[in-house]
Amino acid sequence: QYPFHASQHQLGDRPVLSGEYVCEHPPYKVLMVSQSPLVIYIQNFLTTDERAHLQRITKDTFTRSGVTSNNNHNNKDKSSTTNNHNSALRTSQSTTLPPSDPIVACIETRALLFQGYDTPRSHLEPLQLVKYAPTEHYHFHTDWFTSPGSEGNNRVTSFFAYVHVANGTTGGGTNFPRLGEVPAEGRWCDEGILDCDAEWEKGVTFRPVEGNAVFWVNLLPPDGKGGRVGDERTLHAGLPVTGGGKIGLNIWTREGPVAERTGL
Ligand SMILES: O=C(O)CCC(=O)C(=O)O
Ligand SMILES: [Fe+2]
Repeated sequence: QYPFHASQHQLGDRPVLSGEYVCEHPPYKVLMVSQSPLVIYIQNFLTTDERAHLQRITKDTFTRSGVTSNNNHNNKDKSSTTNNHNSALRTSQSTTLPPSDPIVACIETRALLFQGYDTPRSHLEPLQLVKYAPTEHYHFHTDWFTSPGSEGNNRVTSFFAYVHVANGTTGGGTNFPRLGEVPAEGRWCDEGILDCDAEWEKGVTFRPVEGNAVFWVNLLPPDGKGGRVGDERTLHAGLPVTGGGKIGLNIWTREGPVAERTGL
């Protein structure tokens, strides 16, 4: 019933007084897809109430998605997430979630804990929702930058969670063309996690399933010489939605503090 128990539940005709929202993490299930690059599939990462809440607080706030200028050497950390090139590469609509919202903060905490105890909240970019109508897509890209604005400020990890998938949606999978075959792939297909239709045979395609998420590590392990470089094998795309619609959630963790959050 959480997180809306306060308003929904009545004790007799007396409203429940303790209206405080309590951040609880659902018992999600993890399945390893690939060890290298590390890719993990997470079932029930977002609860039904959380998904409804995210949609409610972002209603009418979506604007045309931006694309990071990946190869711009002057690309300051700040601009890398805030510049909004309109691009045929990414035809969706996006919006940023307020970190001050307690439910958003709870999802952030979950994403931080998933990665161990050493990732500070300041390394998270503000969470982003992305919405696709039919024909909309995000062409093949990596989430890491070829020239991050400052050393140590690349995107180490990504979560892409499915917040809403309209009934009868077709297309809209998340495709990783360079991932090898998943062991026991047939079972993943049967369980509705992977789309194994011939059309998207290349690599691995996750079907959009509400509440579930894909997590991966964007950067190669440290080489002892300082900076970490991007892993080309994490190339991926949001395939065109061909019917229905999808809303996804990006959670990006940087190597260092994020300007938008720290005001630096
Ligand atoms: O829509 C998808 O399935 C993937 C979106 C994505 O990769 C992104 O927003 O960076
Ligand atoms: Fe991406």
